Amino acid sequence: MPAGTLRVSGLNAGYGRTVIVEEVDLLVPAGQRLSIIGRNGMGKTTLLATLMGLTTHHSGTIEIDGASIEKASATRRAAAGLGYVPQTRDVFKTLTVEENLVSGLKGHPKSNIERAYEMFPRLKERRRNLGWQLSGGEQQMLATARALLGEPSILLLDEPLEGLAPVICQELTAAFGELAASGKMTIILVEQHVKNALAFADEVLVMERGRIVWSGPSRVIAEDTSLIDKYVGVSSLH
Ligand SMILES: Nc1ncnc2c1ncn2[C@@H]1O[C@H](COP(=O)(O)OP(=O)(O)OP(=O)(O)O)[C@@H](O)[C@H]1O
Repeated sequence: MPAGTLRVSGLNAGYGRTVIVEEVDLLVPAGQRLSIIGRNGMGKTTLLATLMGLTTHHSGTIEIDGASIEKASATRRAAAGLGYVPQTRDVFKTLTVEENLVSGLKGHPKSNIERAYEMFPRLKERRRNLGWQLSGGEQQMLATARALLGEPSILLLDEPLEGLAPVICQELTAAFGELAASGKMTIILVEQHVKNALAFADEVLVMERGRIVWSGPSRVIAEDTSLIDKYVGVSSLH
C-alpha cells in the first residue's frame, strides 16, 4: 500500500469542552489532492488542527496507513507522516531562512534543504535574511519548505494563498501542483477561494458548522454554480 492514506471515522473534537468538529468521516487515498471549502468559521482550520493533534479530541479515530494516531502527540503524528502548514505561517522570526530550514530537518538529510531551494528559488536568494525581513509570501514559502523537509506523506495546508500577491500565489500554486503531480504525497488544502480549491483538487469537501455537508469530485461542484452558491456563495469564485 503506498504511504499517505488518511482514514477518519466519527471524529468529534474542539477546544476544551466545546465541540467544533462533529461526526467527521473521511477517506483520503494516498496521493490524492483534497480541497476543503466552506464559509468562515465553519471548522476547516479546526479540522486540520485536530488531525495534527492540536485540539481537544472527544471521540472517533484517525488513522494513517492503518495505524491509529488520535491519541498521539503532534510530534508523533509528524513522525507518522503528517506535515502541517498552519494559517499563522510558523517561521522563527529571529532566525535566518537557512537556520529556519535546518531547524525543520529533524534528522532528515541536509540535502533536503537544496531540494527546498530548487522548489523555492526565492528562499535561496534570501537564505541569509531573518524571518521577520521576509514578505508574507516568502514566509509562506519558508513555512511550506520547512514542512516538506520532514518528508511528510500527508501535507495539510491551511489557506496558504491568503493575502498574498498574485505573482507569489502563482509561484506557490505551481509548487503545490509539482508536489501533487509527483504522486508521492497526499495533499489536503483548506482554501477560501473556490476557484483555486477546485483547480487544485481531485476531490472536494464542504464544511458547515463543523460537519461535512457535501463531498465529491471537484468537476461536479465546478459545473454546478447552485452548489457553490448554496455552500460558499458565488462571490467566492472571484
Ligand atoms: N482557539 C479557539 N478556542 C475556541 N474556539 C475557537 C478557537 N479557534 C476557533 N474557534 C471557533 O471554532 C469555530 C470554527 O473556527 P475555524 O477557525 O475552525 O473555522 P474556519 O472554517 O477555518 O474559518 P476561517 O475560514 O475563518 O479560518 C468558530 O466558531 C471559532 O470561533
